[in-house]
Amino acid sequence: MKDPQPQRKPENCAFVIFGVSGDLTHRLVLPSLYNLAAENLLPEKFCVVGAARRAMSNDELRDSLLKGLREFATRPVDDVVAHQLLQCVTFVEADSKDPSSFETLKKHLDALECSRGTGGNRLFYLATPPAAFAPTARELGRVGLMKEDNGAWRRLVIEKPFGTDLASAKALNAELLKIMDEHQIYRIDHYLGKETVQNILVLRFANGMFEPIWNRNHIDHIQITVEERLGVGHRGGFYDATGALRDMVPNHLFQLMSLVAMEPPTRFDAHSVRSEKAEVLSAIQQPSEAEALKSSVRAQYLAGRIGNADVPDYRKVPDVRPGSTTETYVALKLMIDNWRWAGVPFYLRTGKALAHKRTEVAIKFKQAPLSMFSGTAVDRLSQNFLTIGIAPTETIELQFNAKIPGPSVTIDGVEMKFRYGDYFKADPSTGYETLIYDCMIGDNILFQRADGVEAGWQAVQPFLNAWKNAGSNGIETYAAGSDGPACADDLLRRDGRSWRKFT
Ligand SMILES: NC(=O)C1=CN([C@@H]2O[C@H](COP(=O)(O)OP(=O)(O)OC[C@H]3O[C@@H](n4cnc5c(N)ncnc54)[C@H](OP(=O)(O)O)[C@@H]3O)[C@@H](O)[C@H]2O)C=CC1
Ligand SMILES: O=C1O[C@H](COP(=O)(O)O)[C@@H](O)[C@H](O)[C@H]1O
Repeated sequence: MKDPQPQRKPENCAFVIFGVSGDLTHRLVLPSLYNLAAENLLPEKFCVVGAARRAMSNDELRDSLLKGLREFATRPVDDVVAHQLLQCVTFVEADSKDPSSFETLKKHLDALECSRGTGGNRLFYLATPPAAFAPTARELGRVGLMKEDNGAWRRLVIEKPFGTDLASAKALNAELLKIMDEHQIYRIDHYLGKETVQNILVLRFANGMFEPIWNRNHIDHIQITVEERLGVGHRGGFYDATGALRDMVPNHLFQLMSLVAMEPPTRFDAHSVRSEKAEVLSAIQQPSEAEALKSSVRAQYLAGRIGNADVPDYRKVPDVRPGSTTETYVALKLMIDNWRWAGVPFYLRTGKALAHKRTEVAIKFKQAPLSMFSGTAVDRLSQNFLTIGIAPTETIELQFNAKIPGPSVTIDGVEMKFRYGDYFKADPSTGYETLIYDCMIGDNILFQRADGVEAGWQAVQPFLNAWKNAGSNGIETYAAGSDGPACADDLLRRDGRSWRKFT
């Protein structure tokens, strides 16, 4: 087992969280700050300012955050570390509809920075509903809080969803870029905080053996799967207006797809990596309406059983509209119009309330020519998949064929499996630590750039349009706790292929 490399401390700064009373702050942001504190990776001088519309005292906020930390921390909570962190937290009331509250926030920050000596560096984290992203940014701009001067930096972290379609994503980018520079914007996608996702770049570009075969000459097709056992839970209102495609594909699945499909960047820096990612997403073929309908599947879960729990129909989730036709499962076949990937389908699927939790990228290599073994018992060779497992376990697995010991030549599919946990020692994390840390040190390689976000929406827009124009009748269904709708299997069967089974 190997320990992770030591990291440097970020510069002193103030960390402002809008939406401090919300779920994201309690479940992920604060536990991540706690993990950074436990690893001595917060700035020497640091303060957290929590903002929300509903007033509360500093102590009320600290109590609520501590409760959240006890519930959601990924490791045992050390009272001393937690206390030190919470003593850095203060509350301020802020509402973008009340301009004076942003003047108050500014004064609060100025005073705090003097007393704590944190200097003028400020990170603003928008953990609010998306409707508040632009109004909050506008207010920050209006009172001068995004202005970088005297060497101090000002950064804005913006949560997902970044828009609901191409037009709204473009409008939000345009709005933000009127207020600040691109280098100040950190569009977060928590998939980029996952170690195995970051490792896709290392696997491809730090090893000489994969790149020569990473193309249409050797790869038959690629499958990207994000299956969840969880249903929609308490997020019925948000989810019903969003659906599986918008919730997962232009962001998380496209992060995986772009890392797997991008050209090698000339340098390992934010500009080169993000340019190549945006480039490959913009090369995704735009299907006609008829093609989009043929190469997509949308389905909704019906009642079923997951483990020991009975799961009701999606339509019975609180805040879901009666008769809703929102998809809880989507599968797409996408083609990339470039030299490397011409003719290689990328099959993507994601859904809720399925039998397994599984996130993986499976690269299927072309079959060996069968002539040597044809007519014998071994003429059906097993498939050669290279699989990058992201959840539930972090793995890299290669399936290949081997001879079964014995006098006759019989062949079986076997696998070599590398498990991260067996080799590297790392404390359990939320995945947000890396992203928050990177933002504090000013490294935006793991954040999305405006063109990347827009390229993602552009690629899914033909499907959204086709579905809308086709009307919302006739959504396919699947039972909760199953492997998904049968029509998702047909999508590949038509091409003579099949999804990789859960192992
Ligand atoms: N929860 C999660 O696991 C994830 C959440 N996200 C994203 O994070 C963001 C926050 O989600 P979540 O914490 O779940 O949401 P919650 O509804 O739990 O919390 C929202 C927070 O924002 C404040 N708020 C609500 N409306 C406004 C407004 N108009 N202006 C300013 N503040 C407002 C609320 O406090 P008050 O009403 O007092 O102002 C509250 O503190 C969303 O954009 C979501 O999509 C992304 C990934 C995962
Ligand atoms: O952003 C989201 O992601 C989660 C899935 O994240 P994972 O890390 O557990 O794979 C998903 O459940 C949620 O609907 C979506 O908004």
